[in-house]
Amino acid sequence: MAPNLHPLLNHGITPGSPSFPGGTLACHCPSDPVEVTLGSDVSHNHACGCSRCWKPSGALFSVVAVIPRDKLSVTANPGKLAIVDESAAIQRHACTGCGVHMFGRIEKEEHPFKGLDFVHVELSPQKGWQAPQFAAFVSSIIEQGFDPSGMDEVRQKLKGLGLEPYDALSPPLMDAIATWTAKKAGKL
Ligand SMILES: N[C@@H](CCC(=O)N[C@@H](CS)C(=O)NCC(=O)O)C(=O)O
Ligand SMILES: [Zn+2]
Ligand SMILES: [Zn+2]
Repeated sequence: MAPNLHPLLNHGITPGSPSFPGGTLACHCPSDPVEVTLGSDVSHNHACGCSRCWKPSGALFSVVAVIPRDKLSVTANPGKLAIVDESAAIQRHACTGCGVHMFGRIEKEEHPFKGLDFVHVELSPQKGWQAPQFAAFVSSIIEQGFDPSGMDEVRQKLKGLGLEPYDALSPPLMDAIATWTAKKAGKL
């Protein structure tokens, strides 16, 4: 059986629309869903295999993107949200009704991604969001019980979709983190 990467990836990737204006996200609750409004398209959209990012049931990967925090607002039922793990760098605000993560926020003052929120565009009824660009933390799926002998197939499938697989973030994002660290240390 082919590995279930993610519903947005299993049958080919739909390209995004140029100058997409943003839209809304809704959790999975059948009544009183939490709604988040995004005032622009997302960027750095990618598949993430880590254990912390929210995934639809049965999927090996999350699909997660970033957006400046000033473009994000909770527009319905904010009282249902709670932070999953206060000690994590990314404070993931999940719906206490259905478990879906509505946004992840960097609150730490000193962090290369400070000012950015993490979101899952599959929660949106609108179409045209930036398509996934790469796959991050691919080896991390093993930590969640995926058979290591299936990793070649997973990486081949990702490459076939045009998603280069990485075991951390993509080189441009790793470079951005390293540049931030070097500047902080006075080495750049
Ligand atoms: N192997 C670990 C990797 C976790 C990890 O480092 N995740 C990345 C990508 S989302 C991260 O930046 N995490 C920060 C956080 O979760 O706060 C796992 O699967 O749990
Ligand atoms: Zn919910
Ligand atoms: Zn992740």
